[in-house]
Amino acid sequence: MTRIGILGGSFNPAHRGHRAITLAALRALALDEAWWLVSPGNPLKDGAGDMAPFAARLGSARAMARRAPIRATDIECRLHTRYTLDTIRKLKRQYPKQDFIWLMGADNLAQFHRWREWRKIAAEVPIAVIARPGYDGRALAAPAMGWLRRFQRPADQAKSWTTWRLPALVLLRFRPDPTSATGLRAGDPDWYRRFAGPVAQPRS
Ligand SMILES: Nc1ncnc2c1ncn2[C@@H]1O[C@H](COP(=O)(O)OP(=O)(O)OP(=O)(O)O)[C@@H](O)[C@H]1O
Ligand SMILES: O=C(O)c1ccc[n+]([C@@H]2O[C@H](COP(=O)([O-])O)[C@@H](O)[C@H]2O)c1
Repeated sequence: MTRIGILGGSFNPAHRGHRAITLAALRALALDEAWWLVSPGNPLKDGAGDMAPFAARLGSARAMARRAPIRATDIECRLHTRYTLDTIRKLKRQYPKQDFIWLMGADNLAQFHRWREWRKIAAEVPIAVIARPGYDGRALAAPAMGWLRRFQRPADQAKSWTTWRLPALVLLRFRPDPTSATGLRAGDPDWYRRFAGPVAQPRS
């Protein structure tokens, strides 16, 4: 079985924080590869005015993943999924020889209770939450943690994730990286113009 970490995101744009946490997670979880799932549209960010075109976000992710065991993908476009539960279920069916673990930053955990059928997501794959400057307190106090806490596994056993009974959650702490796409957009609102190349567009 191949061990795959999945980082779903808007990647609006991809940045060195994504790369840093993914490289650290590859080591901490003994992953063979990480897949970045560039979202066709985060269901909670519908209508966000500053969401760049999909092709530019995927292009930025491919550039940021270069020369690392990270694959920046348009899988959710090809699977026609937007909700994470649907994506994970289809991925597991389509790739039966892969073990998947879902990666997310602490800011995503703080919102996790708003994701569709989030408890079922936790029943499908183990979840690794990565500390993020400014969000760790909120994440630990997150509504979803009220339920997930009882399924928490020690970080020093993180490499054993393929053997865990689900649900399972592990909190990982790497060198903190303060980079955010929000900060980058504020400094360079036209960033997506640099990625106007011929990258696949999502099918609707
Ligand atoms: N610096 C970071 N430290 C830890 N996790 C991060 C960091 N940057 C992004 N992530 C995580 O990567 C995933 C995808 O993030 P996303 O593409 O939304 O970037 P972002 O910087 O959070 O964007 P935005 O500022 O627009 O919300 C999420 O799980 C997010 O928590
Ligand atoms: O499934 C859901 O209801 C859901 C709600 C909000 C976010 N997500 C997923 O969370 C991941 C992170 O999104 P983002 O925009 O915070 O980078 C991305 O894969 C989204 O599809 C999923």
